[in-house]
Amino acid sequence: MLFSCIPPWLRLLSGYASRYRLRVAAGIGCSMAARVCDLLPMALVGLVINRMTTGTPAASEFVFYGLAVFSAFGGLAVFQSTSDYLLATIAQSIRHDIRMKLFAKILHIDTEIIEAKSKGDLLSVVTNDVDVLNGFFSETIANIVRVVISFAGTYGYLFWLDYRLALILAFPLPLIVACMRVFSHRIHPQYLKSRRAVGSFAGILENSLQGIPVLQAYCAEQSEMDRLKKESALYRDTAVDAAKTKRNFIPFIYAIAGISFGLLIGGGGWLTQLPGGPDLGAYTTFVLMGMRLVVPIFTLTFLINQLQQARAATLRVRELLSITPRLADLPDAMDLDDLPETVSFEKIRFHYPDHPELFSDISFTINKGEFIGIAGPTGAGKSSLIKLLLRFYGPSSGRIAINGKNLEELAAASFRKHVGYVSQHPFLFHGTVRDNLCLGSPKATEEEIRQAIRQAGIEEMIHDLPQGLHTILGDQGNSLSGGQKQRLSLARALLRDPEVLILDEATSAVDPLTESIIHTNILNLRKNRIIIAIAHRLSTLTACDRILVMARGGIVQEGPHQDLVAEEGVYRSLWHALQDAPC
Ligand SMILES: Nc1ncnc2c1ncn2[C@@H]1O[C@H](COP(=O)(O)OP(=O)(O)OP(=O)(O)O)[C@@H](O)[C@H]1O
Repeated sequence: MLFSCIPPWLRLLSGYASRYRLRVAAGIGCSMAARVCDLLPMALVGLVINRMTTGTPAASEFVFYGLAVFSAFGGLAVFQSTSDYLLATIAQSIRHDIRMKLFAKILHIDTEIIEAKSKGDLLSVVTNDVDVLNGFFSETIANIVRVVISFAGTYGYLFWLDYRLALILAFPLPLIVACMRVFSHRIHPQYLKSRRAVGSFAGILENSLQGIPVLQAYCAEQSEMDRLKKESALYRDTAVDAAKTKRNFIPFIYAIAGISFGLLIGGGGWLTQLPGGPDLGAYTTFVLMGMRLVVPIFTLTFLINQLQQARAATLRVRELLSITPRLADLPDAMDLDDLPETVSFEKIRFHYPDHPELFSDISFTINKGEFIGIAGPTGAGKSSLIKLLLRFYGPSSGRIAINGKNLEELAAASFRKHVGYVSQHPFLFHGTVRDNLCLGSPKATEEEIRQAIRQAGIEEMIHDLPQGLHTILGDQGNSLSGGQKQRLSLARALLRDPEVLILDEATSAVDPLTESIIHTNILNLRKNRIIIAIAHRLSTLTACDRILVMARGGIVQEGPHQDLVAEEGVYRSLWHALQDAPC
């Protein structure tokens, strides 16, 4: 019942905190104890004044009060530091947990969704928004405890001390509650907008950083600056709007606190003069503690700010976590028990989201031992066909079957572990050459690594690197040439010793001599494997058993190179265009 009253964003955060509930309870407990120790000296001041105005206290009583105040400060030091430490370490652990959960989610989201999202925005959720949540756990919780305990503790004690003065002090409080509601209502959408603006800015920044050489080459630095300036200004403006809302709220708080305190000093002082009114000690304690009561009221502005920022950040985290991958494994997904022997596309239709149909009816089968080429003009859909096979995207109708089993009913990893894939734009990770090679084969032996390097023709290249296999490649392997990157990616695929080898323009940036050596090596591997190679340089496909020729809409021709060259059609046109092309 109580749980259902908690807003969903707080429920999500409390779910993460529940793993550390004992430490959270200890942190909050210490914070409460610290607040008690903080307030104790002021209560003691009232007692001392009363003792002095009503008699002649002995020296030992002053020693007692002195020691009590000292102990209260000692307690404050111990409890406050313990509470800060506990809450800060819990916040770090929760930040780590949320980050890992987000990253795991991103790693398993459909390629289709990832390709449509801004990488910088994703990055900003995993870093900036999660950092805001770290602040929530390390500071906001402690502040809430501080405000609640200071307020409830102080007011409770004051009420017990003299209810008349307490009522005077509390008179304007309902106004504060009303103000808080208005403030919180106004500032939430501004913070949400501001968090989104951070994400959008990060998206453009990430994109610009990757394209700096292109920007420089095209002298487009200024236009890029303008684009970034626009996004940064949007972020600035939303943050300024939030600051304005806060500025408008603060005078109200000051006014209400002023009314409260003025009433206490004036009205309370007058009451103290009346017969049977509060004594001087109580009045002094009220004045001192009343100041302390005002502090939490001011802290409220800051607190609502923090809460609304955390709320906006949690909404973005929740948005990302709630993405349901369309192509995720079914709950009863089967494993592909046998090695892949046949790959069939059966009446496949496909379109990218919000795009016209790319394939209307594609059917073909590839058997073990076959080396299949895919050719066709740019944009015909060759790479898209492979993306379907790797289940990065799903067909709109028809089915892809591996050994007769529907790919969508299989656990994706049970098929992918048999695949070696060299994509059209090879991607290398920050790390050593060896790390990159062993990405899909962490248990590869030195001999296996050497063999893959040999087959991909990169022995000399690795030999020339300063630390050989242990040379660190920068971001995306930028220290290598395009052809070197391609061959390294090929070696990575070959190292898996895959039953299905997919080469999407895998050697397009390699010189013809090296390319022909690599292709001879690959041809020697065809036994017991399915090899699919996409190429524009048709000379690399001449040894294929069959070539599927694609044009927009589907497969328009199919057969070995000699037959395709002999017949009228797309393939012959492409072949002749290549032969006639000026060298
Ligand atoms: N993620 C995507 N979203 C929308 N459309 C896409 C996406 N990826 C590719 N396309 C479009 O699908 C069509 C086929 O692209 P694909 O990359 O499969 O062609 P291709 O035959 O491999 O081309 P190339 O020979 O130039 O590599 C193109 O018109 C392309 O613009």
